[in-house]
Amino acid sequence: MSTVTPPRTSRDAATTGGPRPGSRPGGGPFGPEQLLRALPAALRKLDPRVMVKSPVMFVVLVGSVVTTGLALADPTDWFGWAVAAWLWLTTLFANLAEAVAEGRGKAQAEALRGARTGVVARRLAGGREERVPGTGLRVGDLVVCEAGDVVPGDGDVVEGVASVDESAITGESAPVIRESGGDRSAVTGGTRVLSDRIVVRITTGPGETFLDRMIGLVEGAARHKTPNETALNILLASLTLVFLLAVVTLKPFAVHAGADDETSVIVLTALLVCLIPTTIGALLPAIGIAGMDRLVRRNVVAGSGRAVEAAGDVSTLLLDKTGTVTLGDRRAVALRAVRGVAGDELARAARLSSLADETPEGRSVVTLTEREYGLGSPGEEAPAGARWVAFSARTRMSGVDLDGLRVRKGATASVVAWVEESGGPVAGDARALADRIAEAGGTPLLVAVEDVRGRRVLGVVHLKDVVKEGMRERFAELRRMGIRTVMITGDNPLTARAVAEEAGVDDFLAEATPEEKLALIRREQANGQLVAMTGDGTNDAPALAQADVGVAMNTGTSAAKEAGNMVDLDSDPTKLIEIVATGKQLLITRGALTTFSLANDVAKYFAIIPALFAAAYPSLDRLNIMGLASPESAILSAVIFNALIIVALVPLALRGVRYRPAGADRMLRRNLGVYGLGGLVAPFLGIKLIDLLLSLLPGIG
Ligand SMILES: Nc1ncnc2c1ncn2[C@@H]1O[C@H](COP(=O)(O)OP(=O)(O)OP(=O)(O)O)[C@@H](O)[C@H]1O
Ligand SMILES: [K+]
Ligand SMILES: [Mg+2]
Repeated sequence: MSTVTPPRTSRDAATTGGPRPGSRPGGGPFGPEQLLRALPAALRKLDPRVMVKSPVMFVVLVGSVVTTGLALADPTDWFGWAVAAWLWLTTLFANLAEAVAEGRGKAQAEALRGARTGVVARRLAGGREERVPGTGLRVGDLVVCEAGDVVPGDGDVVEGVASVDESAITGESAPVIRESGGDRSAVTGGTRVLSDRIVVRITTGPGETFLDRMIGLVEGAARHKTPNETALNILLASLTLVFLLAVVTLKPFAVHAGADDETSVIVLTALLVCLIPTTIGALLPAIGIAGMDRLVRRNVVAGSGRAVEAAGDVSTLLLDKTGTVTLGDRRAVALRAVRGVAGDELARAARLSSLADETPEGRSVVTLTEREYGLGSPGEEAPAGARWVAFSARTRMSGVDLDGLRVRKGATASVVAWVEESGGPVAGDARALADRIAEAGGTPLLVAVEDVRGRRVLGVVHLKDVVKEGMRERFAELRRMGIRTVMITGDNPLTARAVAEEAGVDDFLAEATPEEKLALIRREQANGQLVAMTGDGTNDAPALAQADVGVAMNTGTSAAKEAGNMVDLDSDPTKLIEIVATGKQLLITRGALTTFSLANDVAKYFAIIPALFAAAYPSLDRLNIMGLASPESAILSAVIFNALIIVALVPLALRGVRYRPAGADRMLRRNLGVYGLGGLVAPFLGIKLIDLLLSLLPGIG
């Protein structure tokens, strides 16, 4: 592996954040209407079978039921009713937070559903076409799509080339090319064919299509707790248990202090709810959903929250070259014959080797020889008796054997090896021709033949590809985030170096087979790196599956999309910047709100304990540093604050804590300081304020 160190750009001020042009509109600002709209869903979530998934909030639900029961037993006691009411509100606010987060995907889900309904498929059966509903398609079915048709399901193009409007899924109106044979063969159900005719082999069953998965995702239905969330939930549940035991042991003291049985249970329940980490318990699901939602709005579909979290810690990004760093539209632009060989002879050989080569490269050779050398005629038939050698990423060659004539074209090293294996000569200027193409970032394909004179090289095909726009600045940004970028390619080292330099990646690996791509990821992982891989081709699939974060380009093959755990609808290899930022933001937000929640409970302790024991142990009044009006008012203020703080923090949970690429660690520490301290101070102020307001009410204070 050799190293390229591109000069750093001066545009260091660039930050990530706002959605990029072309990405989806957001869920809109958070406001009271959103709360109101989410209310029915929040009420439905009061179902104990749903609530039990969050142990902290389940305890609050039980507390609400118990205090309501006690209030019913003594209906004239306003205090019991007030506590019960606020405990119900606490539970409801928690559900509202989750429902609001989910609600933001609803409109988008509706739009996606619109793309799916009522599609009629033209299925090929026994050479004839029949019309069946799109939902009746099975894996392996062949369907025809012509200009104007909606693609009825996910699949691979097995015949033809077409331009496709994918805006229903990507929100991007520019049509894209889908063609058989190469790495741009995948089509998605719900998109529309704009021109020409393609035959598609269906690769996913009904109900499992990309569109179905996207709908499930934006609705939050496909959400599972991540391992991190589960770990945090266990921690929160343990804390809850500790506080539960502590509060239960307080009961005899409370009774001793003069409270009657019912009042003591109401007060102790209030104390328990205030002490357990309700803030984070209530906001945890919303934080996770909002993180996924932020990605969807940046046109990234993540299969799991786990992948999003992993993205927050990525340290190495591996990128496939063709179709990822470059546009992947690799076409033959010129032929260069070696000295002593006529241009026509090279053109005929190159053409013959490509007649059955279904890759875009192969087809482009056929087109070039027609256009520039006048070869081929309408109705031309492929020669009979030919044995075609299909291209593979492992051999890096393709060609044909025909009546004692053999033609091969492919990567320089492979074709040279093929010629030398028979002792044949490699023309002196062949390498120079190939190198000149490679140094300019093109891909040279050597063309060689074997006939009665043995094997020899005839010349070179120049394949041209274009590096996607804006790569350099974006890779520089990844570097600032502490992420090393490595381009891996099956192409030769010279081409790889030229493209790596142009794109501005840190490093590259050339002539990599799919096995070597996989091995490289394993090696990085063994060294403790968290690896992201971005790719589009079938030969990238193993690596995409092995990577901690595998981002498939939407333009890629279905194999790649299946293997990865994310799909970028914009096919932008630098989208990882946004993905990492979202992951980090998710982790930082969760950390900050957990800190806030735990710190937040300390002040409530100071509000309630003195109130609880004020009569029996006047010395405890020293703890009443807040000078709250009365024991009832103190307890109620704490409960009210505990409920309101959830609603107050919903916008932050949805939007996420601000994240800037530089110094994520420093930011985490800073946030812990801010949210820890804020968590300590806020309730002192908040509870005092609520207490003041309450004391204005007649009968309290
Ligand atoms: N149709 C073809 N016939 C013969 N040789 C080909 C053909 N297509 C590509 N090659 C050669 O095989 C090499 C490897 O191709 P492969 O598709 O595995 O990798 P790549 O697309 O160049 O790189 P990447 O892995 O970045 O996508 C190419 O660099 C080229 O030299
Ligand atoms: K609490
Ligand atoms: Mg590729």
